[in-house]
Amino acid sequence: MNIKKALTIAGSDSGGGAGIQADLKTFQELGVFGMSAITAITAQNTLGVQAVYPMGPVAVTSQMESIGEDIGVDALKTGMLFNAEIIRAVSEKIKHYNWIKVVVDPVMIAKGGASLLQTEAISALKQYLLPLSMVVTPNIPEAEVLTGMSIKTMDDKQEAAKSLFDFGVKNVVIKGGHDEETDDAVDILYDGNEFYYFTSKRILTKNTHGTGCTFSAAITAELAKGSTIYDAVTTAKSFIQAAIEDELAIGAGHGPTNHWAFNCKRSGL
Ligand SMILES: Nc1ncnc2c1ncn2[C@@H]1O[C@H](COP(=O)(O)OP(=O)(O)O)[C@@H](O)[C@H]1O
Ligand SMILES: Cc1ncc(COP(=O)(O)O)c(N)n1
Repeated sequence: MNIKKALTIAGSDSGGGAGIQADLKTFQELGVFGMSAITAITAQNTLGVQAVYPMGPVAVTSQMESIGEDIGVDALKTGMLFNAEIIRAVSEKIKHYNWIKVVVDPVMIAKGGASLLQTEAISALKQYLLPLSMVVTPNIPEAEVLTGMSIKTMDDKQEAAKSLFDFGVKNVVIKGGHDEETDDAVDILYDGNEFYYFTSKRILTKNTHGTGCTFSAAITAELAKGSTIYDAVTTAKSFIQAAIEDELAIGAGHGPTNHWAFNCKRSGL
């Protein structure tokens, strides 16, 4: 069996709903072989982040080397990178291995408000990592921080996408999960030429822990299998919609999404 291989470079979420855990569950559900390079360990549950223990940059790159020297990578994503040293080291390794299918989820703040990226690391993200990315997937607050723009309307989203494209990103997806006053959750994709819109009905739920991680992991899995960007985002949008719809009421706070739901729905279960 010629299985495709996907790598996540991200933080561990002990609660299992976001980070490395969400990414590996998504990779598995979408039929790719999942691997990880852990950037930080978080003590986390549905109520929030209780502690963050970052790894040193060499600990992160040595995980990437172990994978690069032996197994290889068809596509990778980055999630929580925490500080500028890790961003710089990860960017250098991606360049070294000439890994092309790179999805950057610029994780900054957990749903409960904890910081997952130091403020001084934002310029490193723009300078070193965005130019290496095939796709970047900010939510609205992240796109605002990266561009310095205030994003309220669809026109603002388009302007922000163009501005992110100018950092050297090949495709920009601005996610609409935080657009809470709209009935639909609309994600937009900009490839430097055209805008594409991915629309689904907004689900009223507090159980959205890990939606961004799961969405970017699904894009990564589909790119690893050879999909176009448009098809990868289409599948990721269906995957996350099914996962939010079929919510898991786990814990007392913001619960996780259901990573089985997409395949259950596809097989009529
Ligand atoms: N309540 C919701 N109903 C339907 N889709 C949602 C909802 N919340 C988020 N999404 C979708 O989940 C994905 C992640 O979006 P978002 O929540 O904005 O990211 P993040 O987790 O990074 O903040 C996007 O495809 C978005 O449209
Ligand atoms: C380790 C880790 N990485 C990322 C997130 C962001 O989660 P979300 O996808 O809900 O924004 C998180 N809470 N924890």
